[in-house]
Amino acid sequence: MTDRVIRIIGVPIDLGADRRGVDMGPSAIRYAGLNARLQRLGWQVEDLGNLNVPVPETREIQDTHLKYLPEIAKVSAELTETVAKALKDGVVPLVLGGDHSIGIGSLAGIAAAGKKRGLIWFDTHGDYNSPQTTHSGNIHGMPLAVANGIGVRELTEIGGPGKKISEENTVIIGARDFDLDEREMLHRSKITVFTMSDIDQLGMKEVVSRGLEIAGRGTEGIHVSFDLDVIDPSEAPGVGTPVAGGITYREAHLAMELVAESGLLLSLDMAEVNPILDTHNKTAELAVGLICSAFGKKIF
Ligand SMILES: NC(=[NH2+])NCCC[C@H](N)C(=O)O
Ligand SMILES: [Mn+2]
Ligand SMILES: [Mn+2]
Repeated sequence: MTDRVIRIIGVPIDLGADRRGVDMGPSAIRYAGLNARLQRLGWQVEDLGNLNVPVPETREIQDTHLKYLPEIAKVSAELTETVAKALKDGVVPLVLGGDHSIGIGSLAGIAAAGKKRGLIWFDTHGDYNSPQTTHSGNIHGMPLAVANGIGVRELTEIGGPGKKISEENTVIIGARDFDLDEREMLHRSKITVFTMSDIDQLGMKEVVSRGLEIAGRGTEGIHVSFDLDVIDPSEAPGVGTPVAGGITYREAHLAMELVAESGLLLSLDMAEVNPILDTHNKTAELAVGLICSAFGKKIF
């Protein structure tokens, strides 16, 4: 595995969320020892540093249904190019958020590189809102919908027209909090949703195995987009939108270990770490642990 390269792309953005602070996520994750720990696993690490992201203090909200749209569109376009280039260079992009609007650029970049890959979206939320269904106007509640062609063209056409995901190969795991119309739209889509209730009933192993089968079917591999708020707030307090009843520490690791074992993982996002709300960088540490599990770390 020594010849394999992970390219780290930091996206210090919090324009997509109401709570400030996730812009410090990339720092907190690096501070938790990301690069050295990946190297110890035998990976070569290329850290590109962070993309340039404006801070909200220098901007004004123009549309309350799509807060900071021009700024997020610009960052997403840059991320799209950066991810597409990484894939063309044959390295593995690891995108550090930042709020989950980073999913827009990651998925557009994958599509722009001409890759047909499945997607597993670990999240409490569906992130499947449109400007019409959103209650918050926060774009981090929309990236999966955008990738599926729903929303304004400023976002859906980043990296080219058309859908950036194949619905049949898209799976959400760990969901427990939808907005009403968002839930309706997801029901009407061909996206597979495994809720917390499914995890309770089937167990994480079965859910992830089924998820990998669905996401991997007929594709070159999968992208995993991991929102730390999928984990129970007792283990991951440093997230912007915590919701009770999440997956456990071990369930999260098991999921990543199964992803690694499948050999399907081609790119990864780690989103929504909020150091301001964290205790002693616990959530960022967990994020690094999960990244390592996803990239092959075994207990024994
Ligand atoms: N990536 C996230 N944490 N998204 C939270 C979204 C919450 C809510 N559904 C909204 O649209 O605002
Ligand atoms: Mn999310
Ligand atoms: Mn979430």
